[in-house]
Amino acid sequence: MEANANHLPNGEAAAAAVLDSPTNPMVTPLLTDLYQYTMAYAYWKGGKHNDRAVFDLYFRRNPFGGEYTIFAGLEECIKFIANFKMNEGEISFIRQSLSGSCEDGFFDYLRELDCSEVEAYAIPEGSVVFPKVPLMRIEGPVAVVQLLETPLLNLVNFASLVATNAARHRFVAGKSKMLLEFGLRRAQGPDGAITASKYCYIGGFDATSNVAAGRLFGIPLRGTHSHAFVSSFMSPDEIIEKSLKSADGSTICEDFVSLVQTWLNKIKAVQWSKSSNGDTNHSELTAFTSYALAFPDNFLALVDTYDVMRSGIPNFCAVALALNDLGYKAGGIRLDSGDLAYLSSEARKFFQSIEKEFCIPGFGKTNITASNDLNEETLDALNKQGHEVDSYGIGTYLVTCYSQAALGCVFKLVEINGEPRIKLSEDVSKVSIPCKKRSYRLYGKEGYPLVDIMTRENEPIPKVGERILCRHPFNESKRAFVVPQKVDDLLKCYWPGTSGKPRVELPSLNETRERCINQLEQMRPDHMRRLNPTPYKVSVSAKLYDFIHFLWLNEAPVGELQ
Ligand SMILES: Nc1ncnc2c1ncn2[C@@H]1O[C@H](COP(=O)(O)OP(=O)(O)OP(=O)(O)O)[C@@H](O)[C@H]1O
Ligand SMILES: O=P(O)(O)OC[C@H]1O[C@H](OP(=O)(O)OP(=O)(O)O)[C@H](O)[C@@H]1O
Ligand SMILES: O=C(O)c1cccnc1
Ligand SMILES: [Mg+2]
Repeated sequence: MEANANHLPNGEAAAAAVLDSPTNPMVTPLLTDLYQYTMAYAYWKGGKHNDRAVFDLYFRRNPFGGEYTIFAGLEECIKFIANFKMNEGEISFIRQSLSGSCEDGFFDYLRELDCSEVEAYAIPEGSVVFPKVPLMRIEGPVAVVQLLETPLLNLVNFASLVATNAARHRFVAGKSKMLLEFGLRRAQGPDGAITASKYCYIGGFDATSNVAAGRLFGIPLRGTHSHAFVSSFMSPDEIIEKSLKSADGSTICEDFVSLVQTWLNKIKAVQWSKSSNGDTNHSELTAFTSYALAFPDNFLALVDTYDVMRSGIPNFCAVALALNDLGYKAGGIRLDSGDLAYLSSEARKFFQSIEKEFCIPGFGKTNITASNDLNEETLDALNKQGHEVDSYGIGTYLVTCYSQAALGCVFKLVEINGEPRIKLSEDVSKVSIPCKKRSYRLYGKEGYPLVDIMTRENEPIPKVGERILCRHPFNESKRAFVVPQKVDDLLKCYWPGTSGKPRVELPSLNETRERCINQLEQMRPDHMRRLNPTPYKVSVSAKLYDFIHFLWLNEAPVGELQ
């Protein structure tokens, strides 16, 4: 991004200097909707551009039929705000794009524009969040905050959706499984892919195959090999360099290819399936041997190119046992087609019988990775059937968020110059909650979060052990008293503008991932289950409830029946 922290006035330069630009250089002040600039001009023309506005960024419904969402994308938003500055090229493009009647003074105004007077409050990234509760509250001169609307929504919507998708996959897979994100080839373009890799990691994946994401964010990289590698080999003669040093470097096996063949013969002698003539595919064996010669300490084999049980598994075992003679431990197999429950179970039995037959401790536990169009449903089906998969490689359904295209976060004005504002709608779920607010998470006796409550800015903070009335924001009859055992103040100050408030540092990616995993573990199980989960309660204080309904009546015109 061309924005330069040195252009920021006074104290803000120091604050901005420590924050890099957003990851994607396309995230500039032009990455917004045209109407933000036309409105900015109209605000400026009317002398209203510096009116102090407060906007809430929130979503209305949890995705994927669930009752929770992971908030993600905050770090990129704050980096965007910190570096918000237009260069001459951008200003001249806006000049060309707006009407010729726009006055020059507006472009001088844009030249000076930055976010030094903007304050950004947010729930920490990686938190479990719920509908209607502001994920971010942005305050500042109305024109500039308006320009931020679209990029902030863009940075939060997909990030939160895909992090939630990842968390849901983790929930079904279980804690002990290794989850690998394999979506780069199927993602919606380069940004879709990089974004998915980053936020799937936050949502609980362990690693990605996406090398660029590994470099950008330090996410662990993992991978196996493809069918092309296996089918590119024709015959054992292709292997010219056959020698392999033992793991401790003390000996050299001059003909690793023959050692593999010897092991295959031994396996055949004791294991062989009656339904086969005993021959495995030679080109596959060559491919596996070749891969082992290249990566003896991390030998992985994709075993489904020809026939998993009659060829892939015995071939893998022959190479793995040859490696074992030289002190290496094989990395494992990948299954990429067929019935993954059945094949993983059969493969496990085969490994266990090899362990027993040849006295190779631990061989029965050889890692089994599964891939092939996996999603929440297939993981759930595998669990129900029983399987022996240790790791999952998941691409298309995960990164494209196949079962829900967008989260639907919105950015709504809730106050201007100290005056609360409301957006009405025929659809009650779309009525905005007015006022500059504070939000809290209240925890119950068992340590679970019980309810989120929004209050007006100047109301007293809910206190541990003190009873507080929590009201549904729109449904009069839904209300409950809560005596919280713990209270979390949800909104933290990430960009203080000129308020003089301390700025919360952005955590590392791993800290954000840990926050996400810990918060998910703290949730009451009935909110988390896949089928008919219990909705988590989101409420407002009695004062805010009364005010919403006062403002609603005030703003809604009274109809006349004829
Ligand atoms: N035991 C299982 N229970 C439920 N779904 C499974 C199970 N095993 C695999 N699947 C899923 O079933 C689908 C099988 O895909 P598909 O019908 O395309 O066949 P395939 O195994 O890829 O075969 P081919 O290689 O011939 O295309 C995949 O989405 C996979 O994740
Ligand atoms: O299935 P996904 O969840 O998207 O995971 C990634 C897939 O990408 C690779 O093969 P690719 O799909 O390119 O080819 P294939 O389907 O013929 O194996 C890999 O073998 C997986 O199947
Ligand atoms: O490393 C793998 O096995 C891999 C990577 C991307 C897509 N499919 C598989
Ligand atoms: Mg595929």
